[in-house]
Amino acid sequence: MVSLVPSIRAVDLTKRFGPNRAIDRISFEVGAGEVVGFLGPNGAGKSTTMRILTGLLSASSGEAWVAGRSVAREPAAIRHLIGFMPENNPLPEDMRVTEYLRFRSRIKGLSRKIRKTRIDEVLELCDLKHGTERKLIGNLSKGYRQRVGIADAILAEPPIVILDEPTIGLDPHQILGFRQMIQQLRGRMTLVISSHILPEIEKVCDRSVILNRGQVVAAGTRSELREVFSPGQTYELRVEGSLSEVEKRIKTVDHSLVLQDSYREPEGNVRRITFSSNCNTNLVPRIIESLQGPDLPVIQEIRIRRASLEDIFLAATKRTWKEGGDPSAAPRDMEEELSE
Ligand SMILES: Nc1ncnc2c1ncn2[C@@H]1O[C@H](COP(=O)(O)OP(=O)(O)OP(=O)(O)O)[C@@H](O)[C@H]1O
Repeated sequence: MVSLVPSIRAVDLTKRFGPNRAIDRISFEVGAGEVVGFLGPNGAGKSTTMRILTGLLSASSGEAWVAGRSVAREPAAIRHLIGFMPENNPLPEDMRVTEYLRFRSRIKGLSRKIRKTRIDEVLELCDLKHGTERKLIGNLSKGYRQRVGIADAILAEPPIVILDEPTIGLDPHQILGFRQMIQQLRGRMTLVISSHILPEIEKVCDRSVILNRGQVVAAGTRSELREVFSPGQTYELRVEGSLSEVEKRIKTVDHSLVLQDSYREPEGNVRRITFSSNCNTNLVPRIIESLQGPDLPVIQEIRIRRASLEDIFLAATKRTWKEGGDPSAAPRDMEEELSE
């Protein structure tokens, strides 16, 4: 049965470090069983929020509840409800994988009776069997170390698991493995995952919460976020012929169609052209019709491109910097990206 109590509820959480606010009155909820992406540029406040939720850091004001229990008032209960993998999770290099998990299971208070079964289960789930379980952690690749960190986080079968940057430094094969592992965990627990690798979050998460400069700037499913941050449609065409002619004909379809991008493919005489429109109607048939006739550019391909989580992320974070009116506070790398 799905619990009606949210797994996580944060209301007006604020954390001050001296005069600076790492997070400023942030509020959000994560429903039971959801897989939620926690996103934001560097310094947005993701780790600070995660550390408050897990009881490692106290909030300056505001309150958080985990499965209905107050994080500030019931810290002991929270420890049993949440499994946490921090960013740059430090692991003992000189311990073997199983040895480490045995040690962690004792600290987490798992009874002697279930320890072995549970360790076997997490080794299986995190693909740490077939010899890896006997290796020294110091000899494991980054991807396998991340798996050990996740195995530790889920070891005591907590109903909620928070993973801070679990895909950082992983190669594409390891990222694929991570995605498969999350699919295995789906349905067994609530998962909150922070990451900079937005296509990954897009593939594994039901919803996203986007933070920027310590505030929640967006929260919802991809289609909900798309409605707010990327309304209308984007059309991608592959066309043989003159760009100005394509633009001229397309303008007759709908005045809101605006040229976004155009480049010639390296081989052949085909140009890729992107138009956006704030009109929600599907204009594909009319665009095709407008380019029918002798001596007109020939459409090789046309498709509607849905805004990706990355498009939404950029729109959501860019918007707040504009509204905030203090671009100097934006992290340098994002500032450069956005000024392009
Ligand atoms: N212990 C601390 N003392 C002082 N300032 C801190 C401390 N921890 C975090 N901050 C500041 O709070 C802000 C938010 O940091 P936080 O690590 O939560 O962001 P983040 O979104 O997790 O960033 P990243 O993606 O780079 O890990 C930053 O400006 C950071 O410098």
